[in-house]
Amino acid sequence: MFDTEFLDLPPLVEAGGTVRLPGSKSISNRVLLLAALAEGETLVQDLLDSDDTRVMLAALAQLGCRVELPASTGNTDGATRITGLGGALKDIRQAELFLGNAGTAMRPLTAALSLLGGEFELRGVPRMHERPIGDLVDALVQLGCEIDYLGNPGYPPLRIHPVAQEDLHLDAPIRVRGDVSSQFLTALLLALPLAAREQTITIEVVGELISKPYVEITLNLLARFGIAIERDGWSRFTIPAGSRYRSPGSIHVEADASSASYFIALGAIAPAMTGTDGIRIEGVGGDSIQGDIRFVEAARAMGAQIVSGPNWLQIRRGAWPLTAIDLDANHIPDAAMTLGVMALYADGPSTLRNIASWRVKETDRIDAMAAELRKLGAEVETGPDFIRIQPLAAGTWRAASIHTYDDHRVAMCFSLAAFNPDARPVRILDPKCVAKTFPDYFETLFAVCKPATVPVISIDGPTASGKGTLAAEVARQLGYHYLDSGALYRVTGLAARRAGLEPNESNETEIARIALHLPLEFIRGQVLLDGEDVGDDIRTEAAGMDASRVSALPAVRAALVDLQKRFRRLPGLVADGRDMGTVIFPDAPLKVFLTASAAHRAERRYKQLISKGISVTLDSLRLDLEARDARDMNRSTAPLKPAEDAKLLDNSEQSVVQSVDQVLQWWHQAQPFKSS
Ligand SMILES: Nc1ncnc2c1ncn2[C@@H]1O[C@H](COP(=O)(O)OP(=O)(O)O)[C@@H](O)[C@H]1O
Ligand SMILES: Nc1ccn([C@H]2C[C@H](O)[C@@H](COP(=O)(O)OP(=O)(O)O)O2)c(=O)n1
Repeated sequence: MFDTEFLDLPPLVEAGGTVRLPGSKSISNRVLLLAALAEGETLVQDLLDSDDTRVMLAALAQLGCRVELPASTGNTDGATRITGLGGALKDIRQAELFLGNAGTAMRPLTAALSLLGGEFELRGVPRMHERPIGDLVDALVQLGCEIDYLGNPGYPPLRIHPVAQEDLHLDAPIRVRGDVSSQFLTALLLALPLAAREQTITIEVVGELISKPYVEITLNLLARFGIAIERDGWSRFTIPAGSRYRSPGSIHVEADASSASYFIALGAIAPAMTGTDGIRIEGVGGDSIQGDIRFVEAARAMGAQIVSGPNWLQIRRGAWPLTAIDLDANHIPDAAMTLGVMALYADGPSTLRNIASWRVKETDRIDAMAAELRKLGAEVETGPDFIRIQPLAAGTWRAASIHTYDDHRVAMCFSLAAFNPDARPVRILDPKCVAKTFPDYFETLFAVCKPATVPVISIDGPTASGKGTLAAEVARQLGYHYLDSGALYRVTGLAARRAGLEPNESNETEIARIALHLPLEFIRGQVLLDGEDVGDDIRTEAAGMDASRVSALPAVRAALVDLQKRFRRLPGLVADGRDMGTVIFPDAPLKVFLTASAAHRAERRYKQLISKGISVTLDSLRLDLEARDARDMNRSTAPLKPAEDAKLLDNSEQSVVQSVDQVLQWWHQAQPFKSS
């Protein structure tokens, strides 16, 4: 996951390959609640691991359910094990639950806890306290439940007081509004079987029910847990007397169909990468129980070529430009946001109608989409329940810094703007908001996208000038990969020594052969040579000197070129060494040549080594360092020197923070982003 302040997507040109998507959020949280209410154990396969499921799991554990995560079950299939309450509270009768911004936890838990007869407080993040829940509370209060608003009436936080089952009024139909959010009806459907042991309960929906497919998921999953709800159209639902939650033993969570929408759109927008048949999605297919699977129809209407099987979808670009649509998107409210970005690539204005529910989601999504689409240059018109988007012609796209409103879907759908024909980069602010449903969204996207070019920042300079420190921090702040090219020469020097080879010209061919097949891995800050952590061995001054010697051998340098270039991956790279800007990445858009006086460098290295408990003298270090500078600068192949277009930075009198800020400032100045 990228937890950086922003993530810059360079212009993307093609896409292809297979993606496996995380489990559906809607299915995951419903299954968790049902498993918690059922008797006995439920094994949940492919549960989504995200912010919203974590708050649900934490709440269930607080209520006394046994929750065993995949790591603790030791299950190789990665299942989560829930031991339920069997329809009644056990020892815990009081709790204060924090539910983040998870509507799929807040609503059904409000209903279930109101019927379970304990004293509970339910809270969330500030945005959760702006998301309406009054219609659900009204329905529960009609029934005899006791619920107080702790902040604004109609919104969380809430306090639920215990009520005895016999005091509930279950004879008259329970009326609930269906035209604001179907989650209220879902909450009642999931929870009311708790009160239907002795008597049949009827729910009547007031107003036209929206988002019916989500209610279908609810009914489908209730059936899996032994509760057969009868429905009369979409206005009357009956829970038969004697209903009891029964664990199905094991249940599989389909991949999230809303998450699939970004990759379906990707296949529709991007030309297929050479050697691929477009995008293949695994984990969800045309027969999915999720309503958002009908995004497939909308994408087809816009021109995508889609074939599907039981658990897969295959998408290729068809019509181009895409065909504009005018769609009642009430049945796919979440996935329809993706259509909003696809509309930029269409042959005319597209209109998405009947989407008033967008206004009460993670943010007001109609306003948010309009504001961000306009930043890209689009003309957008909005109303209480619609949005109309004009496409963007080539030559009119702007590089925009996309505000994401703590809304995962805004972040994900705007990534698709990176395929614009004007090769403008797209900046996504607060990219970690995708953690709500798809923590590895950007990594998954990058794995199937081909960029026009991957940006590189090269940082070259003499030993102990602070290249590694600077490069690693710049990479961290930008979310870029980091190449410590010196480590490759250091490992080569070490491997040569271990093979009994003096690092000199007479062994050049042999050492180059070793370099070409280095069994080297960088894993979480560790440098592994043939699986062994050699981090400490390569950092000694002797290893630095050996590295300097092997690096003067042209055949060794040639052998390491491809390996270094392979580090250039999305979303970008910061590379430090001696020839990053001159030889390996000559097209790097920012090249820095970092220096500091020999005295400062010797002093820094001295402190660094002493702090590691390595005993050295300042004088010997300075001599070593000057000898290494001389060799690195005077060798015939790729000598240490600034690239012609490098920016020179002497950090003798600068702190690490100042050097980092300087490089980031150069980087930002070169970017085309205007407002944020
Ligand atoms: N601007 C700076 N001011 C003071 N010390 C620095 C600065 N940059 C780096 N250092 C310190 O100098 C030492 C050598 O830095 P390092 O990044 O290993 O250099 P290089 O990769 O160029 O050999 C480290 O202990 C580091 O913390
Ligand atoms: N791109 C590079 C990186 C390092 N080298 C050589 C030259 C250096 O003296 C050694 C060790 O590099 P490294 O960057 O790890 O050394 P310092 O940390 O700067 O002391 O490798 C090189 O020739 N080209």
